[in-house]
Amino acid sequence: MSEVVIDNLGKHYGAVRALDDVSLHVAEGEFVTLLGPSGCGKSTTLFALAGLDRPTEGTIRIGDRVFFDAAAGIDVPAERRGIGLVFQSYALWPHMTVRQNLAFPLKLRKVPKAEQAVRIEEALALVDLTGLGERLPHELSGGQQQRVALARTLVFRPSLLLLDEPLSNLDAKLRHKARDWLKQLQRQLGLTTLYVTHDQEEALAMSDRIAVMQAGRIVQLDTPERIYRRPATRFVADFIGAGNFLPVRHVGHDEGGRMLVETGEGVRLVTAGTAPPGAGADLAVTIRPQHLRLSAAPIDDENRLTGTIVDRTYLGARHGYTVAIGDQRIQAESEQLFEPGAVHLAFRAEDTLLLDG
Ligand SMILES: Nc1ncnc2c1ncn2[C@@H]1O[C@H](COP(=O)(O)OP(=O)(O)OP(=O)(O)O)[C@@H](O)[C@H]1O
Repeated sequence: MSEVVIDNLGKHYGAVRALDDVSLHVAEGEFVTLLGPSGCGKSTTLFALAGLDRPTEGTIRIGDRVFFDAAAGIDVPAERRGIGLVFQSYALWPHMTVRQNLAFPLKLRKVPKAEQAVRIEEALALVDLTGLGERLPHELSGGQQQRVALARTLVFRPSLLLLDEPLSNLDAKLRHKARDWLKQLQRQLGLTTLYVTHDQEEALAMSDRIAVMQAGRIVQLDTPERIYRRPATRFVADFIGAGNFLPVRHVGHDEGGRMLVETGEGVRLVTAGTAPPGAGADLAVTIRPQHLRLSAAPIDDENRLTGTIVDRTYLGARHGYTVAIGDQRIQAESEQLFEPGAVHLAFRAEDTLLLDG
């Protein structure tokens, strides 16, 4: 039983609200990522779960055990929570071999010697380090050290795995490999996992659900696909890399009931979806750079804009363009090479999203 139920968690440091009414339910075996910019409260949430930081308000339950309840004065100490926490810094004991590092948490838990040996071999096999048990940490690569850190947590069979930016010390290529490997291992073990990152690509690739945090609050909790395609707010859209925000005004609907908006230059556009609840007439249309089609000649499409290419970047398979439309600058991408100057742009209504302006 390792479902995680966090309700109305709050933490303040004087006037700073590090956590503000955070509620999050994670199903058994689920992989949930806390995603957000520096200082939004990701680590504070993990530390509260691990029992390393005492929240000011709220409750934390894992399975049928209440670990924290501010009102009832319940606060189970970290060592009795059975939660595995892996940090960005590996924090291995430098003078101990890999095997001794792994034995440490088992000794603390008074696991008999014979069983320790079995569990250590098991954990080393899980992280593909069989045969390296006698090495010292400095005799291992960064990626291998990170896997030892993970094995040291898996060895005591935690009910919940907490990972705080565990891959951020690895170089880009290794990071990619480690991310696939880690996700596979998590699935294989069926471990309920909370993962912290500020890397949106990592979050999209690994998670069953993502909780986007802003200033101590969860602002959207959704599947990676919905976070990417239907960000709830401009902050989420911006953070997930939605690209362009074009200010528009709502002017009506077409015969099909789709929303009609108008740019500052008076160009009418058809958009998909609806404006967010409570939004006024001032809205923003978001369009990803790869969804804009560029052409030297006018394009026959329901959504057309004209602009001026003011900058070009070589992206490998594609070119990136900065296009001035009135006093707005937007980003576009194309396989085709265009010279600076006038350009026509088109996009499909279904590739747009309306957000509060
Ligand atoms: N001991 C402390 N005293 C005062 N403020 C603190 C303390 N610890 C954290 N904070 C504040 O609480 C907020 C949340 O911090 P937290 O470490 O959870 O952010 P984070 O999202 O994990 O950021 P990062 O990605 O940089 O690690 C921040 O505004 C931070 O400055």
